[in-house]
Amino acid sequence: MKIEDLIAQIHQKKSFLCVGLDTDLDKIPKHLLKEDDPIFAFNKAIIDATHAYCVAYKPNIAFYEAYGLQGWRSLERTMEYLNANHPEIFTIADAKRGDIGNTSTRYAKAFFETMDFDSITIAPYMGKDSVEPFLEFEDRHTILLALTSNQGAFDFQTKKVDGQELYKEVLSVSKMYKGSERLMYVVGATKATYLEDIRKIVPENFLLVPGVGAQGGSLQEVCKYGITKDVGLLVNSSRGILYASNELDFAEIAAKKAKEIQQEMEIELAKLK
Ligand SMILES: O=c1ccn([C@@H]2O[C@H](COP(=O)(O)O)[C@@H](O)[C@H]2O)c(=O)[nH]1
Repeated sequence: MKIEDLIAQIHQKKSFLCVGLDTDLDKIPKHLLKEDDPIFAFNKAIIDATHAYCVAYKPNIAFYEAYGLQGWRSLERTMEYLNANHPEIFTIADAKRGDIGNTSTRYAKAFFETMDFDSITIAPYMGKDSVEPFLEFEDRHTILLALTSNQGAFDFQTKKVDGQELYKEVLSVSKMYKGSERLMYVVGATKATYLEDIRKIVPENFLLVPGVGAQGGSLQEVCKYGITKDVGLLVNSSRGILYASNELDFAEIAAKKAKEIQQEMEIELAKLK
């Protein structure tokens, strides 16, 4: 997908919400467990109920890998369903990959070609030759972990290297990579105030911002420090939407939660005018 198409969709839906498809058989409503493919049945119901309020879906690959072959099949069916019925919606494989060059190329083929995702999350630790193979793919996007939402982010990411915090090094060095116009970055909503400095280094790149909802981050704070003239934000919520109810009404309640966030986003978008 081209960035212009993502931006157009954001303005059309008045939303920059990404719904995280972190589908857990221990948490989905019990009545779905009798379906042939409960993970797909749950995802389809969530997509049908929420697609009007969001511009992106982010399956976290761990939730599918955990169920082996059946989990991969459910992920494939989810992607086929999304790309057939909602091709305008941006898809993110939250896979956190990255390896030596030839291996990264296989990861890129797996997620961009075989699974047809628009984007993938990548850990930057192995550096340039582990990231550039992903950047070769036209109209696909590579989302580098910069400053993550968890407490462990302070173990390494905020430590100084050559006089600058490591997450800032990730931002400024990766800007030089070939194909860097296809880079986005992960910044946790729990670290919203850091966005002011982050925007000085990457004033325009899209940021994937997980951590509102279950992790307690504030959408308003994220917008205060991180929004750009082209919005530049995809704010993710997974558990706060998926598991707001685990009764028969789960999809309806998920839609209600997604709509509440969309309405808060509409207020933030109106401030850009
Ligand atoms: O820094 C990061 C990077 C990724 N994540 C992922 O986003 C979702 C958040 O789920 P919630 O249920 O809304 O908390 C999940 O898939 C994480 O693995 C993150 O939280 N922080």
